Order: sequence, then C-alpha cells, then structure tokens
Amino acid sequence: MSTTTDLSFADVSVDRAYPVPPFAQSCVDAARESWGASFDHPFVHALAAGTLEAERFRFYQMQDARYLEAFSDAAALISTRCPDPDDKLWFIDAARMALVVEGELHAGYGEQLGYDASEIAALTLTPNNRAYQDHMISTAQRGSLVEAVAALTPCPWLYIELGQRMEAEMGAIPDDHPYADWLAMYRDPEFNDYMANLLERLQRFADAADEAARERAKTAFQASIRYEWMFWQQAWTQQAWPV
Ligand SMILES: Cc1ncc(C[n+]2csc(CCO)c2C)c(N)n1
Repeated sequence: MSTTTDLSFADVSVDRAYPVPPFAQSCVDAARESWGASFDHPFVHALAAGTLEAERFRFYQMQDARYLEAFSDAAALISTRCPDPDDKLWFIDAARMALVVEGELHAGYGEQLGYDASEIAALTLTPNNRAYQDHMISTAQRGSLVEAVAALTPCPWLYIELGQRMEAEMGAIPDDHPYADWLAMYRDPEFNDYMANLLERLQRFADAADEAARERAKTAFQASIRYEWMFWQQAWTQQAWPV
C-alpha cells in the first residue's frame, strides 16, 4: 500500500466522463485555488493511504451524517422552486439519495466504529459544519435558483472528482484497506450520470438568470468549495467551539 508521502491528488488529471458546460467550468476556474486545496489536505492523504486514525475518521463520519441531512434538505428546498416537473423530480431524488445511499455507508461504519443514530442526532455540530450547512440552506431559501444550485454543486462534484483521482493514482483498492467502502463509494461510475444531470441544470438555470445572479452563484460555489476544505479540516483537528 502507498504511504501518505507519495500520494498526491492535486496534480492528477482525470478525463471527466460527464460534460462540463461553460458555466460550471467558469465556477471551477474562479475557485481554482480553493478547489485544488482539498486534494492536498492531510486528512485526504491519510484517508487514501489508510493511515488515518479511526478516531478522526469516526469524527468525520458522525459530522458528515448530519451534513448529509442538510444537503438533503437543501435539495428538497430547491425542488420546490423548480418550475419544471422533471427538475423537481431530479432534486427530490437527489434529496432522497443523499440520505439513502450515503446513509448505508454511514450505517456500516457506525456499526464498525461504534456510533448509532441517537448519537448522531445528539451531536454538537462543529463551527465549520454548521457554517457550511447554513450556507446551503440559506442560498436554497433566499438565493436565486442558479445560486442555490451553485452552492450545492461542489459537494458531489469534489467527492466524485476525488474518487476518480484516487482511482487513477492508487488503482484497485487493497482488500485490507480500512476505508475501502468509502473509497469504493466515490469512484462509482454511476455518479457520472448524476454529475451530468446536475451540471446541465446548473447551466440551464444560469442561462435563465441575469449577470448579477450568475456572479452571486459563482461566489456561492466558491464558498462551498472553501467549506469543503474546512470540512476535512474540522475532522482533522477534531474542531471544538472555543467557548
Ligand atoms: C462534506 C461532504 N461533502 C460532500 C459529500 C459527498 N456527497 C454528498 S451528497 C452527494 C451526492 C450523492 O448523494 C455526495 C457525493 C459528503 N458526503 N460530505
């Protein structure tokens, strides 16, 4: 198995198996530095190398279970704002999927790492997690449609990109890798279709918006990219409230 020092995902380029329309591309371009920073976070390196301490992974998973509830809420809120029934259904499905598919991953690790649903419900959210959730929910409620979708997009996109870069760099997941299920989830090619659908919607909503709304959407996208880095960071440092 590779060690933490020789794994780097920052410079791995993968051929994305889904189209990236121009608005999504301009969002990533505008946020390039913060986008790249996640691939170099020590949590990400240690997770891939299998050297991440179980305590840090447990902390991450528990915070993430609550994060996914907010992602699901934001997707459900967006569905209420879509005039087109196909778009409504897509966001309803996305809301459901965040809880069901990733919920299975969480249930498995809960058993392995020793936490259950009541502990998740009682958890104090870290400052970074709370801020990220509030950003997604408030843009879903108060932003324009393109801004709301832009705030949601980095979440699946960054993980799918990470899963694919990890696959390109590491190859097959070793049988004895402690985080094999996590690694396998985000390299699943089924997510390509998910990304194609999401980015196509982001483009359509950007086309229907005015320039000021598109600019706000790019800012919301960048904020989420930064919060993604801060999410690794809160788990790495086991962040607590200062007072
Ligand atoms: C902080 C954080 N960011 C992104 C994801 C990944 N993710 C969340 S929802 C979704 C779409 C499919 O349900 C994906 C890929 C995560 N788990 N936690």
